[in-house]
Amino acid sequence: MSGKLASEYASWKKLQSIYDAEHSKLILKDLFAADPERFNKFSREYVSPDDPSVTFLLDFSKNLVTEPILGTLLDLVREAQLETYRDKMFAGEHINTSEDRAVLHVALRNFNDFSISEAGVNEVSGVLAHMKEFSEAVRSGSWKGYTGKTINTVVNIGIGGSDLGPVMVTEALKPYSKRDLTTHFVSNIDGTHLAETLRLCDPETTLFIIASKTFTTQETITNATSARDWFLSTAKDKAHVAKHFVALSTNTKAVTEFGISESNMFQFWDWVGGRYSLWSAIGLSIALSIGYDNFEQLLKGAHGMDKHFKTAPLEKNLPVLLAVLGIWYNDFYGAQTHALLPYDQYLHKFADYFQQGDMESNGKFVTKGGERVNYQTGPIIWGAAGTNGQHSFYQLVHQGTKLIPADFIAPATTHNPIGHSKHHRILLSNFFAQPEALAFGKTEEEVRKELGPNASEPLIKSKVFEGNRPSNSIIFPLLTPSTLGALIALYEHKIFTQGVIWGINSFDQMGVELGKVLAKAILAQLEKPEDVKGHDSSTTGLIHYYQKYRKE
Ligand SMILES: O=P(O)(O)OC[C@H]1O[C@@H](O)[C@H](O)[C@@H](O)[C@@H]1O
Repeated sequence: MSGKLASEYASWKKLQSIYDAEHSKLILKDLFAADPERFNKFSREYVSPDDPSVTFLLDFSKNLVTEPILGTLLDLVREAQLETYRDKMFAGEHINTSEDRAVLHVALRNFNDFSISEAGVNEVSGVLAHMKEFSEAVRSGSWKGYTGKTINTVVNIGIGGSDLGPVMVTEALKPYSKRDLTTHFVSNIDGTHLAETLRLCDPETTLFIIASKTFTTQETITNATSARDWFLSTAKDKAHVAKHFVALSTNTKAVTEFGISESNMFQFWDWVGGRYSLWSAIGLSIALSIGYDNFEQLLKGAHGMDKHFKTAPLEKNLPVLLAVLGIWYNDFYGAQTHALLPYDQYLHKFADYFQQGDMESNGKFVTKGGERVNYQTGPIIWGAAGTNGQHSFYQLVHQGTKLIPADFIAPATTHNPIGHSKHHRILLSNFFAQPEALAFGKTEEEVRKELGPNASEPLIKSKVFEGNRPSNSIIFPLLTPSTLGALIALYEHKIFTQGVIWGINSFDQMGVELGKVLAKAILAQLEKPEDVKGHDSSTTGLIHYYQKYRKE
């Protein structure tokens, strides 16, 4: 982000020549055989500077790197002035240049360690106190619905960053949840999402959280309006809305116009990006589900990782290490995607969450200086909870023609030790086996030996695993709120580091606008065929087909 394209850095050029000269010789089997210390050299244990119980191991030894390659990747980080830009972020400088905004999700989980001067930062603790008071009132039953009944259902209505973080975290921390307070999330404008959720709700005992930074998002406002209509069709009196609707937003005017009073609004600020907002008032559904104290543990866990990112030397800095390994595959090996593979059912939304977190942040072809990049930026993020993926897409990961770097993530201990943790041992045996199989494969010679002399040549070939497929493994003691906080912040800072190297603005999202504008124009034309104007023949044809068959 020093104003240069990443490809102009001397270290980038050096990495290209290393790749050209050496990549065919970078064979994991050989690298491990040549160095018994490889695991020790290429793994790091994270221990939170604030709480030694928040810890995990990152093993990146199964990557196609050597010490000199890693050194050159870290030179790239230095050349891109990561530390300078990191410090600018933590200081509240307006590093989101296109929107002239600070980027301060770190201020939402700052327990007085960083001094940040930006309007609103001194209001964070007040909003947290409001969230604590409100979540405790609802959870204890002292907050009553309009007929005097206790709230037993929460419906968060929001989309994108106002949905994915709360969904992912409430799922991940279910063991800490209040089981008699059900949480639902409605995001899609498809009426089915709201209708199927409302079928599960009783207006007398349901609390709606309208979560929208801007409070103008079409999906959220439409869903919120329909939810309010549904509520009022039973409750009748608009005054009852106050007991059943709260808002999380930066837009007080729009919230009050919607009919939610300021006292039922939880504020945040323009320096909180949507995809970095679960730490803000947007996390209210999390606090309601797991309790405020656990929500605070989540924030503290992230804060510990913030301190690590801010102070650890580059070669020990975990977000930096993940970032440069990603760049090595994305920009030199030509890998298109990166898989997130948690071996923990509770983390089944982790990849969905980081699809937005990563792809909306780094899916950009223009640098901050307005130049078109001549290299790849953000990878396609995808994944699913293990072991389900093994029975569907792992075939391609093992034997397909594409290189798919992957992160395997697992807890050593399960929250559900059924059968004396029999399930968990089987799960973890897969967590250990998959990266091993990917890295070391199975040679033709081994297959021949296994199948014996009568095996056909095509069968032998089809059973060969070439191996040499890279992965990271992250293992931690137990999925707790603070460990999850640290893990999320780990990936947030990884994304930040990559964005700095690529020279892009990771904090705007201009690419989502065009579709919204076109949809608005089309919405106004859907009634009559003669209104459909200004489109290509394909779009016109599709709309005409819809008009022919629609019922209402
Ligand atoms: O919270 P809001 O304002 O309703 O926005 C929701 C989402 O809206 C999308 O358009 C943005 O791309 C996301 O970044 C954002 O999270």
